[in-house]
Amino acid sequence: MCTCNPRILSIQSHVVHGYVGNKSATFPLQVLGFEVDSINTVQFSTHTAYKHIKGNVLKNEELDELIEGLTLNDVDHYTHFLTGYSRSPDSLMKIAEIIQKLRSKNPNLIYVCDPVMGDNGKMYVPDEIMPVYRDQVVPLADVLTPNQFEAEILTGLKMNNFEDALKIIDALHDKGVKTVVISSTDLGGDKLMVGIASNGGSCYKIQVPLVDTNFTGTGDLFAALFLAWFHKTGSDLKLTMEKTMSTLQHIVQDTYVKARVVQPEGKIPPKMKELRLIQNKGVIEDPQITIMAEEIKK
Ligand SMILES: Nc1ncnc2c1ncn2[C@@H]1O[C@H](COP(=O)(O)OP(=O)(O)O)[C@@H](O)[C@H]1O
Ligand SMILES: Cc1ncc(COP(=O)(O)O)c(CN)c1O
Repeated sequence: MCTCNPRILSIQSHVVHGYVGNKSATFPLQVLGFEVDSINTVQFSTHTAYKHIKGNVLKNEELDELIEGLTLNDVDHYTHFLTGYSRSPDSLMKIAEIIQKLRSKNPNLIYVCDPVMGDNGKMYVPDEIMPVYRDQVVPLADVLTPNQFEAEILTGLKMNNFEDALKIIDALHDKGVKTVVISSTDLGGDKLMVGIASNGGSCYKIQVPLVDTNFTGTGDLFAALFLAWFHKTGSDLKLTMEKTMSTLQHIVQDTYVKARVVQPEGKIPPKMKELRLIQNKGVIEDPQITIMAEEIKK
């Protein structure tokens, strides 16, 4: 039996200070009306762009134990499963097992996989993670939200233009993914960030002005918002991209402007650009669409 209200199991990182992983996803999902059960793959003091990273990684036996507790109490009925930052191939294989288990309880479970591995040509998890995503986890995903770098390494293809992007998207559909969403690409040059989403039938691109700094936690926020709006709009891909991107733009711009008040010039340190989620609760709840998605004709 499946619960009627949306209920998510989210397996991602936890940071004591700041907003990545579950810290970036849970609050927006709750604000949008979702019950969120969260398992933390790591507990770090901060995300990994800070100078000092302290904390620990959840062991496989501990993950098993938590899932066992949910099963024994018969509270492992979910409408959605969301995964992000995982550090070890073993834990990722466990995630593949968990999906099958959850699907045996709810065959209609929607699995949203953010294959967090790296960005801008650099891995920030061990290299051995990639083949496990490619061969075992991605084929189980209903929705996949890689960035450009992650989409490239999962398919072994390079994205130099929109034609390449469509080939990469098709290669990911061929692995069994119903909805492929590339959260960010550099196809818009140095002024625009471009997101692309495809459900196999229609494909949309959405372009947003590039804010002149790197944010962390935005990919996790993107996956959570996409999940929420895809559910709320009855899988309307265009509207989901517009709601997701409009929310993100508001939050990154507000975060940037506030950081620049404190530091008008030069590189902004990580602690000054933690995403301003709580301050933008109203925007998360009811985002005004400021950016439109355009259909890409194949
Ligand atoms: N520098 C930026 N300027 C404008 N938007 C950004 C910027 N960084 C992130 N975003 C927003 O966050 C979303 C997720 O992008 P990104 O953080 O690059 O994903 P990932 O973490 O998966 O690499 C983008 O679609 C965009 O809306
Ligand atoms: C602990 C942790 N969790 C998650 C992420 C992913 O962040 P993003 O949403 O920017 O991809 C990072 C980024 N390095 C991280 O350090």
